[in-house]
Amino acid sequence: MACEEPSKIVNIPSIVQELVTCVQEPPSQYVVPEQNRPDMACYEMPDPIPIIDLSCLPAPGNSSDEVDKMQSALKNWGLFLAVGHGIEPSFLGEVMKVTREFYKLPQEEKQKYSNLVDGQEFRMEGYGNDIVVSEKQTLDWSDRLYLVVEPESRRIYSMWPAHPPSFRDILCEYTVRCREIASLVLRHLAKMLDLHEDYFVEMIEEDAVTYARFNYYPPCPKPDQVLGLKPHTDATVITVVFIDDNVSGLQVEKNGVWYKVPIVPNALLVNTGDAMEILSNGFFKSPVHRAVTNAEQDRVSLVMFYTADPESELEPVPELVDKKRPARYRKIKTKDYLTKLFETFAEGTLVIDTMKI
Ligand SMILES: O=C(O)CCC(=O)C(=O)O
Ligand SMILES: [Fe+2]
Repeated sequence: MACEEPSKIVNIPSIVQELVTCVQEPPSQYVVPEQNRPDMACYEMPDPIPIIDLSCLPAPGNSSDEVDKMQSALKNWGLFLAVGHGIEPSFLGEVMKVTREFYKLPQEEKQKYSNLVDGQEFRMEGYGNDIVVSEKQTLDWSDRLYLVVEPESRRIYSMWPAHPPSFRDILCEYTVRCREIASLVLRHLAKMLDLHEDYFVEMIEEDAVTYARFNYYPPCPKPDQVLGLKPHTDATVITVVFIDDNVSGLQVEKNGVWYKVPIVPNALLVNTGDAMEILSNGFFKSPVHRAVTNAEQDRVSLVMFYTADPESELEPVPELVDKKRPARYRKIKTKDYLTKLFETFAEGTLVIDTMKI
């Protein structure tokens, strides 16, 4: 998620949106080994579906049913669907619209924001695919646009699409609105751990980096053979995802079983990430999730990744470590963690597993 320096690539992946117009079958590089293929008849999430009404939460630190529900949703799934989050459905509709409009632009227009430098070296920001580090890597059936949105000083506006014309303003506004949600949830999480209310909020402020990722999953003629996004955890303190409100595709793993994340109109998905798992010394887990495709419809999502200051050290919060519960994770610099995650994501392994003591 944070290869700041361009890096050499093994080969240049195709834009899947283009590929799909000229192939009947996914090329072999996209075909997932048999044992890892998505089971199309995936399980529905059992009741209670983790839906939390943020407008019902009391001031952080106070107990209430909704706070209990949030804690148990995070314990059970590592995520929940947030409603009552304060973003008007009409604005969410606009966000979805500009995302789709961007992907409808001619390829030459989208390529203006390519994540390839001189067509050869890969950088994290921009439009394209993941870095290809190995010939053996299975590629994801998706395209994406990755942008740094916070801190404002790190925005590279030349990488922000000029079309549709409202794209930039809408992304700026969405960034502000999403931060309110992330901060509210983080205040509650801190209090659940008996920490100062702003403990985690402060970690995503100032030099901390927020990335926005616009994912685009074209339909796939053989959806049972590919993955839109391979199983992974997010490196983040917290993630807020706007999932397509028409087409499902996101799945979460629990005890070795994959469950479909349901579509709840106007809900935003909130999940804890690896940094939160490490900081909380394992109290909150970073859920393994993936995206599947389908043969009929394309799908989009917009993910806001809240990461700590790249120079900060990531380790279990000292207050959460004692003789009874010693540190369960090794210490690492945030930026080194992000670089590791980027590499392991390409390989299809989980970096969080390498941090456990
Ligand atoms: O497309 C989705 O629903 C999820 C995307 C995701 O997990 C990610 O971009 O990290
Ligand atoms: Fe993710």
